[in-house]
Amino acid sequence: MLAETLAAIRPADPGAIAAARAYQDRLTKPRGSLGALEELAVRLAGAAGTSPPPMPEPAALAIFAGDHGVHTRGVTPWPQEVTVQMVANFLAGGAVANAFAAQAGVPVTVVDVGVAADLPDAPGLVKQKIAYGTDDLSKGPAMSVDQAVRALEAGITVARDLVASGARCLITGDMGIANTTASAALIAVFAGRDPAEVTGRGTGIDDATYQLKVDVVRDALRTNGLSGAMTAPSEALRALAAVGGFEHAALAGFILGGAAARVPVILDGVIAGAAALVAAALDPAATDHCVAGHRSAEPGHTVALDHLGLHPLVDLELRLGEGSGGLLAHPILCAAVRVMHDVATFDSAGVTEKPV
Ligand SMILES: O=C(O)c1ccc[n+]([C@@H]2O[C@H](COP(=O)([O-])O)[C@@H](O)[C@H]2O)c1
Ligand SMILES: Cc1cc2nc[nH]c2cc1C
Repeated sequence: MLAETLAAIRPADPGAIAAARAYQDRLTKPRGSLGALEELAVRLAGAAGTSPPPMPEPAALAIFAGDHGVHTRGVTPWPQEVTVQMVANFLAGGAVANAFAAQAGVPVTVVDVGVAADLPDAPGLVKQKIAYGTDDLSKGPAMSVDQAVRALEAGITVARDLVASGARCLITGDMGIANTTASAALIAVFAGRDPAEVTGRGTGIDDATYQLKVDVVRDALRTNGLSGAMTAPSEALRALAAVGGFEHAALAGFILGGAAARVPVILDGVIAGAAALVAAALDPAATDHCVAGHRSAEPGHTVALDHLGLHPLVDLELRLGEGSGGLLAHPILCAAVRVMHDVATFDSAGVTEKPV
């Protein structure tokens, strides 16, 4: 399924990009006056292969949840059981993601790809558990390559199912206590950066814990024999298995699945950024279908977005995850595309253009 999905991904269409850019200039507004929204609409046209691009609605949020063996190293102040407790909170509608999703009119799906407990069946819960949490990435591979592929395929399946039910925009969400450590390790590997440059304070840690966290990321890279920027697809799978989480792998699959369906994928924060680096290493064209919803406060997120060449739409110092930043960005995507559907041209409205 992974190979089939990768084979289906098409890069942005230069003809649609050129047509969208030319059309932007005919709309009744000074050229360039919508700033980054114009480029956003042009990118979406390229990704869809048609200008104007289709409206990116309805959207759907998928929150991928997993636990992390590296939790035992003390990289986060939160107990591991908060992951499963927050999954219950998402399903009950009580989390920030639910509030933002209600505001944006976006349905929420929660996917268990690796939480360390069994969950009862519930509406909105998709059970795709690969294992009860990863192994400690600082002691050896977090998971096997086979598990990484199965988690990727779980993400592809969720993307396919949401698109089959009518979603025309996918939003990434994540939940996993300790997952900013795995994110930092992935970003260090895929962007070829030193762990100190890409490790952040996650949910909030003191200076001593921060130092420990950087050392844990360093241990992870050394123990797993990872260094330099990984780009070849076979290396990418090994690196993902070595230092990723099940939610990172599933999110990478979700991105690839959206890209294959030519449906835009709004990336949330640092966990999605790390997953997008994995997806890009498997197929660089996947990035053409991604929009950076926001810039997280985690330093590794900025590194990941720079490496991907993506510009965040919202910059509010959020560091929550769950898809919160992606949800805030969705109305911005809709507005950018609606301009291309609704706004009159100088010709049609009889508005005089500025002399050249
Ligand atoms: O989205 C982000 O950029 C982000 C930044 C910091 C923390 N988080 C969330 O907080 C959890 C991980 O934080 P930590 O400190 O336990 O590694 C996990 O559930 C993430 O969704 C998310
Ligand atoms: C309470 C809480 C909510 C979260 N949502 C995403 N990550 C989280 C981490 C914690 C600790």
